[in-house]
Amino acid sequence: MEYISTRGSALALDFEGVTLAGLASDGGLYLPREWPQFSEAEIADMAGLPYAELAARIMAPFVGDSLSEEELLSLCQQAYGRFAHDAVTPLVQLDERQWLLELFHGPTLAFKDVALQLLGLLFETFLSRRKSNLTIVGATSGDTGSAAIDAVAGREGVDIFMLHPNGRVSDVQRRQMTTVRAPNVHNIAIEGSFDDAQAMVKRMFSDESLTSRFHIGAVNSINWARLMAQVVYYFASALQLGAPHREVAFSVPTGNFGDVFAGYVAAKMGLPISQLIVATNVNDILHRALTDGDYSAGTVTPTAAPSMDIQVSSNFERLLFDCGGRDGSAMAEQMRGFETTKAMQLTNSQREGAAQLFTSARADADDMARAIRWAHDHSCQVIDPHTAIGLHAAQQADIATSTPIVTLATAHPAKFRDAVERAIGLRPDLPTRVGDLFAREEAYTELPGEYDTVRDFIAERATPAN
Ligand SMILES: Cc1ncc(COP(=O)(O)O)c(C=O)c1O
Ligand SMILES: N[C@@H](CCOP(=O)(O)O)C(=O)O
Repeated sequence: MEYISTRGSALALDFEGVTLAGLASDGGLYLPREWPQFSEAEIADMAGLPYAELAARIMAPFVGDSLSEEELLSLCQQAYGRFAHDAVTPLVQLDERQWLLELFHGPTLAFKDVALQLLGLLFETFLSRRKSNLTIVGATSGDTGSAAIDAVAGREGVDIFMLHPNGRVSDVQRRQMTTVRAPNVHNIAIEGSFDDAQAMVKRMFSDESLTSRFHIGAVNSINWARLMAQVVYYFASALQLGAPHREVAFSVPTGNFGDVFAGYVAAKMGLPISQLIVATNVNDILHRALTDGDYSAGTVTPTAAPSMDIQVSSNFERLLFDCGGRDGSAMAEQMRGFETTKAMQLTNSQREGAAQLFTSARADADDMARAIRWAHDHSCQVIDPHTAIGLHAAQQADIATSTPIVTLATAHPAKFRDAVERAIGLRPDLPTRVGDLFAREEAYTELPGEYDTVRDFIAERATPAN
């Protein structure tokens, strides 16, 4: 399998290459040159497989020759062996047609664990082959940070520098990052928003003062391997609901457009998905883009669903590239314009292509609280604010009544205890697997939102490539 950049001028790479590269050298994002496809019979044959086996089967075409079948299966078994539920991503029924796909049974209680537990192992495997060190730079609005840190803390050959927006993540989220004491883990709280942190991280991939000394790597969903692993739970849940013989719709709480893009990939591979509902909070750039083609980033408004407080959604570029005819130079020009003005208009082919599968909805604070209450009162489920935004969108959707709608439950409610308590008067307990989170000492460095300061901080502490 060969991977190409959305901006057309970076070298094509194999799976090992894209996993270690993160972002393409031309600033674009890597995608498979073509989508692997499963026939209806092949999909039917996957029903009932244990999660790790299903994962290995779905990911094999993307991995190509970079790992043997046995190596891939063994990594999947190790990664998913750490989940607290045998099904890894269990489905829960809410009513006749609404379902929740619980993605928070990993070590750090959010969907990020599903991909990052595997990515940590992939890094270890590929780096030991190359005898090289990797300097991971990441940006988090709360969940990627802890999942990535858990996946690489203490691992040989990897340093991780994780930027979070100071004061804009929940206490549980911050502590899950800052109480991990390992010499290769560096937490940085920057002044500004997640978007500011993400822009700095992307800039580091083309900063020669860093790239000439360090091998810079990514754990955000700009890294293709993240999305690949997220494709699997779309298959796992749809198979349980009757796929490939029945269509399924998904409602996805969305920020960086990674999780919902993984659904798009599943559809491209042959999974019968009738609709992907992009659910946003009031930071609604994606809802506006999908509704009237206006992709313009305003300032970020802090909300009770902080992980979705994002106005520049990296993976949207992957969709626009794929729907717009895969023209790398046109994409590069469109993105250059957006990077300068923070606004762009989708082309007709991008709009029409996206409209074939995507719809969208926006939830404000009242909508979110109402959905938390509905799930609790109607189905005895305690859901987190991000999941609630997805559920609100699912309840608004215009979809045939015979089609089940699966809302991705992206985080454990205990990560956002204050918001849940405000909605239903009940404070969810942290599961025992996160241990004595509030008794542990925190360590992090506060830095201004200035690129040079953050870059120099990293350069002084990172380990050179070899
Ligand atoms: C709990 C939660 N829900 C939803 C999202 C949005 O997912 P994505 O950025 O892949 O669109 C995030 C952040 O990524 C998250 O942490
Ligand atoms: N919501 C994320 C933001 C980063 O998204 P990613 O999926 O690109 O890593 C977070 O919680 O950190």
